[in-house]
This record gives sequence, C-alpha cells and structure tokens, in this order.
Amino acid sequence: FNIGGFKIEWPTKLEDLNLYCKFKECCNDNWIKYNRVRLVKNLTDRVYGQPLLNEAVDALSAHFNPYYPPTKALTLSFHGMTGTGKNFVSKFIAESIYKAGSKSKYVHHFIGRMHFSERSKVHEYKSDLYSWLKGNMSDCPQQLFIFDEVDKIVPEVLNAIKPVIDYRDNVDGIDYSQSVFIFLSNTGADLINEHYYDLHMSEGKSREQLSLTDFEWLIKKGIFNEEGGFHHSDTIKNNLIDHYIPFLPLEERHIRSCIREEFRLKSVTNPRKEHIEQIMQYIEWGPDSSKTFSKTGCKRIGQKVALLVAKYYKQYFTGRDEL
Ligand SMILES: Nc1ncnc2c1ncn2[C@@H]1O[C@H](COP(=O)(O)OP(=O)(O)OP(=O)(O)O)[C@@H](O)[C@H]1O
Repeated sequence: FNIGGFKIEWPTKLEDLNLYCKFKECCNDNWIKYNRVRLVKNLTDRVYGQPLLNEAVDALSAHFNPYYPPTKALTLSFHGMTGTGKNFVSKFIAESIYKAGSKSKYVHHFIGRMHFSERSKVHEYKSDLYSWLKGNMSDCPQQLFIFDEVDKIVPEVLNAIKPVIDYRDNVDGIDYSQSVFIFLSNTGADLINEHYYDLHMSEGKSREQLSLTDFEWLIKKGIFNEEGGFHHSDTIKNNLIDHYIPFLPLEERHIRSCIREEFRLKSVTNPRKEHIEQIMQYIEWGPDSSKTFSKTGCKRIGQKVALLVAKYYKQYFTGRDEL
C-alpha cells in the first residue's frame, strides 16, 4: 500500500521481516555460511586417524565457492566400521555450514532402520521422500541431508533422490544444486579394513600416505553389490555420488586419544594411568590374530569414562582419596 507516496510492501513470510531473522534462523548469509577454517580446526583437533577427510573438506570448499556456483548437489558417502567417526564428522560439517549447527532447521537426519526399513512400503517411502525434499528445498535451497545406516534402507528408496542430485539447474522450478547429501554406512567396512591392513603390512604405507584412489574403486564395487540402500541403485549406476570417503579402522594410539579427550570433556585434564588402562580393557581388538584395530572404534568410550569420573569424583575434583 501507499503512504504519502511511499510504497510499502507487506511481507509475505515472517522471514521477510529483518527483525525476525536477527533472532530466528532464516535462509540467509547470517545463518548459513560455510566456514572452512572452523571445519579444518575441528577435524584436526578432534578427529583421530582419518587423514582422508581432507578430501571431503576440499569437496565442500569447492561446493561453497562463491565464484563458481555448483552445478549439482554435493553427495558424499562415508563408509567404515562402527565408531570410526562418521556421525561425529557429519556434525562438524553441519557446524561449519550452519550457525545453529546440527540443530539447524535446514539439517535433516534420517536413520535407515527407523525411517525406511519396511520392504512393503517402498513406493510410499519413495514418493514421500521426493515430495518432502521438494518441499524443504523450495523453502531454502541450502539444506544438508544426512542419511545414516544406509545399509538398512530398503533398496530402491534412494532412487527417489536421483532427480534431485542429478546434474540439473532445477527440477519443477526448484534449485537443488546448493544442497549437500551425506550417506553413512558400514557397507564396505570389511573391504576397507582388509585393504588398509594389506597396504599397511605388505607395502608399509602409513595412513597418512594413503589417498582416496586407494579405496574409492573398492567401496564403489562393494556397496553396489552388498545388500542395503545402494544395492544395484541408480544413484551408483549413474555416478551421482561425488566422493566415497573411507573411514579407516582405529589403532591403539587413536583409542588412547579418544579416552583422553573424553576425560578432558568431563573437565579431567590429567586422568590417572590406571583409569586409562581400565577403559582400554573394554576394547576388543581385531582382526583375529593381529589385534591391530579396535572392533568398535571409539564408540562407548564416552560412557565408560563418565562412569569412572562419577565413581572417582572426589579424587579428581577435591584431591581427596576416598570415593
Ligand atoms: N576418529 C575419531 N576421532 C575421535 N573421536 C571419535 C572418532 N570416531 C569416533 N569417535 C568418538 O566416538 C563416538 C561415536 O562415533 P560415531 O557415532 O561418529 O561413529 P560412527 O562411525 O558413526 O559409527 P556407526 O557406524 O555405529 O554409526 C563419537 O561421538 C566420538 O566421540
């Protein structure tokens, strides 16, 4: 409407009100801005034994390069055994893009076993997923979708996202190219572990000397053939996954670092040696005879440390010896 010759437009969405976006998350640069430095710092300081993540960082930096807008959604597929850091790293990625981190309304987390596991519902899942993605992206094109436990997703469901992650500017008038999809699974973990073990033992390569090409072909072959969400999937057939990132199995030095970090998070900067050893007792090692890797990575270490800190609270925080 017009007041004294000034044209005033009534906002159609709450987000059009500047004040609203100061306090509530909106789809703009104040709330969504990729921060490479923050991501690198978190990965370097807090994630142990995964040097190949550098490639994921480069992929994200290229995707968010303001001078070369992306031509398709970025798709990363993380593979590795349990407790090696797939969810942990996804959280840091969310924090590097969204001010609100994983709590952002633009970050979506699906869990295979919980959301897409019933074979009889495959058609329903596909159409629901497609319309849901479309709805969200029409609201804001910069979304992060994390699909956890892809190996538990009924095969074919993920074919529904093919049009969304394909090389197209827009589908039905919606721009999908700015979004990021991360798929997490244990699929291919045995192949990754065996291959790493071979490279390490027979060729003497350290994990820092490895590159993505040592693993990508292996993972791609494995996930296409193994049961699960990518089994014979169109997404793989059409090369729509941009990078397959292997999460390497963790060794003793990494597990010790995880234990120390968990103590630090509970304000214990100088844990007792015997307490560290006590937690090491819980860890199961493999493969069979060599016992080089933790079978559960750093999973559950946080809970074990919490238990010890609670039990020895007085010793740690008051300097007194009684329990
Ligand atoms: N590489 C790592 N460096 C440091 N901490 C780690 C690492 N891997 C796992 N952790 C610790 O273990 C916890 C569990 O790891 P996370 O949930 O990321 O495992 P995951 O690979 O996603 O396992 P799953 O396949 O079972 O889902 C993390 O919250 C983190 O505290």
